Amino acid sequence: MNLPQIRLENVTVTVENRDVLKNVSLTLDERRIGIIGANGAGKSTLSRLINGLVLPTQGAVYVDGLNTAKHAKKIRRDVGFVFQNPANQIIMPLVADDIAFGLKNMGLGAKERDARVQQTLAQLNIAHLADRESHTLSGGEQQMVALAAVIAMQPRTIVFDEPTTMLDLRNRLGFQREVARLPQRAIVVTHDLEILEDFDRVLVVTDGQVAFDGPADPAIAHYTQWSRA
Ligand SMILES: Nc1ncnc2c1ncn2[C@@H]1O[C@H](COP(=O)(O)OP(=O)(O)OP(=O)(O)O)[C@@H](O)[C@H]1O
Repeated sequence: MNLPQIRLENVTVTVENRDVLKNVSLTLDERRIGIIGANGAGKSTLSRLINGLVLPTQGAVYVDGLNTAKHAKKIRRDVGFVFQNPANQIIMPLVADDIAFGLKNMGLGAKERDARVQQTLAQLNIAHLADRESHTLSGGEQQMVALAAVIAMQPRTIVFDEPTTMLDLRNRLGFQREVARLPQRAIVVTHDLEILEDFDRVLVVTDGQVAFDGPADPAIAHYTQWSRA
């Protein structure tokens, strides 16, 4: 899969007169990218810039050369976002319909939608949830459904904001296995450092800036040392 380049150029995000991100410049080309750091450091904000959910106050973000401030609709088709709270994402009363919803918006016909829904549910080992009512699912089951809805749309980049917080060990290991297998780029914001094991690159965000940028092991060591200080 040809992965789009993501570029942040001198990005500052100001919220209520406070710089939540400060002059961040990055080029992201790798397939597995982690974002770690303390609570409130700016990780979610950084991840939301990538599909135009948050726009820079200063500077610009480009996905495959397209500015997120100008091409948000097109970029959102190519950059899927899995929210921390799946309730923000699940729309339809039935699980299979929820996964089909995004596919319908993409213009897929009923037959292809059904096939993709079944295929994605099976891939994530949640075929047994297909006919369940979304609101009766446990938090972890909802998180898996939200993940399935994004994977079904086959975007070339998937951004995950703390995807494992509600998952039990089995689903967490399942998540890790799925992310390893995805042909897409995965950008994962997490406090769960173990899932970053095989990642190509990890960004450590501290106080609105990227304090460390490198392979997973030294990045985790940097963050651990910073946290202990
Ligand atoms: N829309 C907003 N309105 C007000 N403050 C905001 C908004 N978005 C972010 N912030 C503030 O910006 C800072 C960074 O938030 P962000 O959610 O990016 O942090 P985070 O690193 O993801 O934290 P956590 O690990 O706790 O999820 C926080 O202080 C947060 O309160």
